[in-house]
Amino acid sequence: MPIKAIALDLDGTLLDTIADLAAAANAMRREHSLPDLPQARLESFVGGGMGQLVHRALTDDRDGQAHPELHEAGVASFCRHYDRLLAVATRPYPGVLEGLQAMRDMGLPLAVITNKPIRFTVPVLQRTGLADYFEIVLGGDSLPEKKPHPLPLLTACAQWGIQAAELLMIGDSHFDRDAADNAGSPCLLLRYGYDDISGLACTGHIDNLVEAVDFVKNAASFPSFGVPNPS
Ligand SMILES: O=C(O)COP(=O)(O)O
Ligand SMILES: [Mg+2]
Repeated sequence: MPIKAIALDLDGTLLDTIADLAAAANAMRREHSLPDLPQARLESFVGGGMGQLVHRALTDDRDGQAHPELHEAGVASFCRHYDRLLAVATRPYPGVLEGLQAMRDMGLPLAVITNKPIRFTVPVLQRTGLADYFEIVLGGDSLPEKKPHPLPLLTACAQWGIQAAELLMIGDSHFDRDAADNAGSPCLLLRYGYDDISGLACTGHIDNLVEAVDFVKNAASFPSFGVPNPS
């Protein structure tokens, strides 16, 4: 099945956002008289959207649930800090600009499908120079459901009038793989992102976005999605 459009994840895929996310999360913790957490610890908390990040950052526990009032105050604090910090150290990963340009040169329409709230997604794309590449930008709160639910991918497919199997999802986490799986789309996972995806079956594991372009060119010869990647 040829690929007719591409959906890309944001944090850990297009942009290395962790330093600024960690700075905002630690600023929030300090307001609650909690000590800073190491960036690597906070990195393992990213992927499920801001609400989950705030729960995890406040409790220092991947499965932690902060008290609702504490969580509400934490979200307000995180937003205040991340609004001002979101483009301090955030940069596109190596290969992102080349990869996006090659995809555009192939005439493929591109979407950002992220669990990051849309209030951060649009400014961070603008301030890193990526905004103009994308026809569709869906944040974690743009629709009633976010990844791993298939709704964002299916919404992009409907807008473009294509089948889910013709949309390639590129991400860095099990949220991306599961959203693609639930939609019926192929999925490539980047090894450099924030989730440990080494054992996660997907259409293919890649080291940078330029490698994804080769996949698109050869898509017809790749095994169908759901077959564990042999590499
Ligand atoms: O905001 C998050 O937790 C993750 O965002 P992402 O979906 O772009 O990785
Ligand atoms: Mg991600």
